[in-house]
Amino acid sequence: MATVCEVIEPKELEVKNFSFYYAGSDKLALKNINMPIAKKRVTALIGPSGCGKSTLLRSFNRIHDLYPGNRYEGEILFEGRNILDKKIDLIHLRTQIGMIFQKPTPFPMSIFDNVTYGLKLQGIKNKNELAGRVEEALKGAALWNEVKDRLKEDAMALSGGQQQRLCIARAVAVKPKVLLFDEPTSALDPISTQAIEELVIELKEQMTILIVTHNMQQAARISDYTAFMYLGELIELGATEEFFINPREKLSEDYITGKFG
Ligand SMILES: Nc1ncnc2c1ncn2[C@@H]1O[C@H](COP(=O)(O)OP(=O)(O)OP(=O)(O)O)[C@@H](O)[C@H]1O
Repeated sequence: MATVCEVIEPKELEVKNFSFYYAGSDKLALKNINMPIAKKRVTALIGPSGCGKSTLLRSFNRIHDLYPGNRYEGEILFEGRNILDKKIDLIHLRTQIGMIFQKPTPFPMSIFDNVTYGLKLQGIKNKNELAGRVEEALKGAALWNEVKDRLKEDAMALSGGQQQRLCIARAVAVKPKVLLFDEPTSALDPISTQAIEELVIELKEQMTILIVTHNMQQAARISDYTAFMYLGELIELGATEEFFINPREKLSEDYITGKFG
């Protein structure tokens, strides 16, 4: 049984008895996860390679459904509904629960068109409205000052750190309730990393954030809650300061003190 702390109410998401198998594998990638996610807080998922962090993160916006044969059971509650329900509208779900990947994934089009991409899918066509939303999103992603005079330029010409902030702007533009970050700084230099970390802390005023990170210092710097996973299980969820100073589980302690990696 995992040690799971109380989280500040209200909860944004609640994982209940969630287990996951990849297609063609009879090995459980996630084993009966039970975990609350506090609203408008940052929750970091940490643990050694292959422990299931990304698998869990990707479950929150049903990316696994893009690949046939993946199987899962249990519930993930969001706004009173189980998002694992087959009847859930996945396009709507993915605008409410957005995702930022390890490598920046701008589309091969202009900066402006990258940010308006999701807005146009939502049916917003008015030019003034689009321009206003682009400015708002780029400001929200701390990129506006760097790109405001070159919105028509190709997004691929931006630096890696700028591309990652553009992807955050694209996700933020549709006003999601939750943002999922899968090791968003592992391909970035220290200055870009710091910019993204500061951004995550600012974004939590408006949305709930889950972040997978290999970097324990990063989890300690930016998260309110830390979830430690091992071999597909949640071992401990704790308030971050408490977790790093006084972990309740021996496995957590061994991991954060570097006894295994
Ligand atoms: N597409 C896949 N098909 C089959 N098994 C997979 C697939 N992706 C991941 N796995 C397995 O599921 C388990 C969990 O992997 P996952 O990528 O979620 O771990 P992780 O903690 O995010 O690792 P890392 O830190 O290395 O990214 C591992 O045993 C992995 O080998």
